[in-house]
Amino acid sequence: MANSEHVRGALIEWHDVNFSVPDRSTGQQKRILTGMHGLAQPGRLLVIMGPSGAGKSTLLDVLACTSSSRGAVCEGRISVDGAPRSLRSFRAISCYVQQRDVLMSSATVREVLLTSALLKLPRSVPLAHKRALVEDTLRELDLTSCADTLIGDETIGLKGISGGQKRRVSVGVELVKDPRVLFLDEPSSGLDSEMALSVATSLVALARKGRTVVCTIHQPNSDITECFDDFLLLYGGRTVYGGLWSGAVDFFARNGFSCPTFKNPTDFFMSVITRTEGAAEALATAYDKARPALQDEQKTAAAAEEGQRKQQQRQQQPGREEGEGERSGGGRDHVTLQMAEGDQRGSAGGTPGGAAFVVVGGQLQQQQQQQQQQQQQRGGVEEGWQQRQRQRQQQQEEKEEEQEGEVGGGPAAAAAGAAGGESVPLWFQVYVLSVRYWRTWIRNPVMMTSELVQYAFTAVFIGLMYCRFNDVLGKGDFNRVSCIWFSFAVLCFTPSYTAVTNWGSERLLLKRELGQRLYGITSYYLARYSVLIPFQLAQCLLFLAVMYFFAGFQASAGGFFTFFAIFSMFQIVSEGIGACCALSTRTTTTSVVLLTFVLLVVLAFSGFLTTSVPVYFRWMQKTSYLTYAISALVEREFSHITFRNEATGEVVPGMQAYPDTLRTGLSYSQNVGVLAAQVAGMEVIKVMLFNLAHRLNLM
Ligand SMILES: Nc1ncnc2c1ncn2[C@@H]1O[C@H](COP(=O)(O)OP(=O)(O)OP(=O)(O)O)[C@@H](O)[C@H]1O
Repeated sequence: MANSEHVRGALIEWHDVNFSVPDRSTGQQKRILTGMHGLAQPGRLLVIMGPSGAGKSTLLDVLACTSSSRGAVCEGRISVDGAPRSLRSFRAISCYVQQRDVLMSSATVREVLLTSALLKLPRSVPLAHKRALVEDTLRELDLTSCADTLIGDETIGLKGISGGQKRRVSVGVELVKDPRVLFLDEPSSGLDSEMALSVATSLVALARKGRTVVCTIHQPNSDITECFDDFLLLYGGRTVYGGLWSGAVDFFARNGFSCPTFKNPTDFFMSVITRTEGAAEALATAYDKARPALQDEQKTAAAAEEGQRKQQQRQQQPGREEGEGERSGGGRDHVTLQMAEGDQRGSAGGTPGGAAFVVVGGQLQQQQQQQQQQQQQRGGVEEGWQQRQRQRQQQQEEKEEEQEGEVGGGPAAAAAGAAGGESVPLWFQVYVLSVRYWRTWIRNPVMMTSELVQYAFTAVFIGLMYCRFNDVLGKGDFNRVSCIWFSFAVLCFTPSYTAVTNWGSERLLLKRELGQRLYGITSYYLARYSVLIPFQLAQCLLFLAVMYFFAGFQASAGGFFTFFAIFSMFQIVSEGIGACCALSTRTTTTSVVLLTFVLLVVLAFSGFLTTSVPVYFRWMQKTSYLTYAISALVEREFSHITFRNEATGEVVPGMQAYPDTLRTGLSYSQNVGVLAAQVAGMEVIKVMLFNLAHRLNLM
């Protein structure tokens, strides 16, 4: 990347914005933001501050279009580059960095950024350019030194990068899309002062490239405040001050609150508005009056900086035309990734239009400039027409937006969202996500090692416990049935609890990525299970290879592979039960409680713990997958062996010892058929629950 290249940020202005949510206790709307005005400018860092509950995150969500509160009502006007904000277009040029770092802990920094680039940028951008983008982002955020270090997670024993680096990686994940606008919620929270300063410095650097950067901050130290350009102070959902950071102390002084020398102004502002009675209201009223002048100052400062930048650019590259080095949406090397105007006519004059990234060379850029000049010459009549077109386009996009919300992150929505218009094909999403899963499974010691060890140990334990069955009637048959039941219990608990645990660590990442429409549920499902199922089969094979021969089941390939097929199907359903419990609850603790109950019910109706099932529980027995699995396996084993009556010496066919309590009333192949149908049914239920959990915000 040519580091001198400038990104065209966006001027965001909001006027008289009110935001309210339904209040559960009263049933009325509860006002959270009242009469908000403000602006965020290209090339500048706007910091939103205020005490807890002031409405900082809510305002950020409203500006970034990320608010997901049900029944929320937002009023007022928000414009981008002078035109009403269109949700879809705006999302395509902006990004939102959450307060919490939600990253794949088993990937390296470079891998995380590359995965993000692969999912966010269209397929038409060559891989080499995506890699170049990643390298540029690493440099831009000063992450080159830790590029090949794992993100890490202490809770699972994976050592990784520092908290400040993690925060910058979270920014980098969004930056690979080269957004014009960046929103960050509390980027310095939880970091020590040095790390917080490193993050703030990175944000200023990103803003100086031309981007519009808006972030909330709780209570910064004085080093960090030196990074502020513009400043918005909130209290109780109202603006107490909005303007240049450098003008804030003066504003407070003019209104009777002089900041003592050597005091951190942010500490002073916070103490005034929270501790001095009536101060916040008085300042908010004073701000309302002074607002036009304060905003003019902001605009003048931004224009002066922009002028300086252009002059510097001219001095550095005298032969270069003004604006030639600019990127609207960013670019790297000789490629310019530019936000394609959804409707060129409708979005002329600097308006951010439609939502697709396209690769354009200098020639196309020139053509676009010429087109814009011609359009400007056409004058006022067309301007009115353009306004109407823009409105129509916006309405259309909002309608599509609503529809997308309804289908809830399906592949179509994901494809449209990825890169803001040009689709990343489903197969490619599945491929990228599968690679990520493989890495996760291979590198994650909890997932990989602990499960394998658990399967190996339990197999040895069961094998030793039933070591070499005998053929004595009443003993050999009982031990065989017990051993099969015990093995099913292992294959019942292990995959289901692992599913719950894994879901706990995945849910936030999935929520973030589905929310950003990087991919849809279908891609996630296909990728997850294309990796998980081979792992499950391998685990099952390991378990069976030890247990089957150790215990002494019928020594034949047919017997072994029948056991393998039935155990595998059983294990897949068990994993599905775990996933369903996780998907139907909000926390891992609740999932574990629910899962334990479900599994106990399954075990209770296995035909092994009771001789007669009460009529009101029969339906549970009929739907329990263990019932069919155990019946099928016991039948497979007993139909191929004989037992010896110790008292009489008589040899009896194995099926004579088949316990009545295991009979389902179905033949062997019917039992296997029902189990196979349950595997298929479970997959359908899982996909439905994934969709439902996403729609109901249960993730
Ligand atoms: N969906 C919602 N339903 C009910 N109340 C809400 C909702 N969202 C926000 N609020 C309330 O609005 C107020 C502002 O919340 P917000 O999270 O924006 O504050 P904040 O300034 O970011 O606080 P903090 O610094 O503690 O994160 C709080 O009192 C909060 O409880």
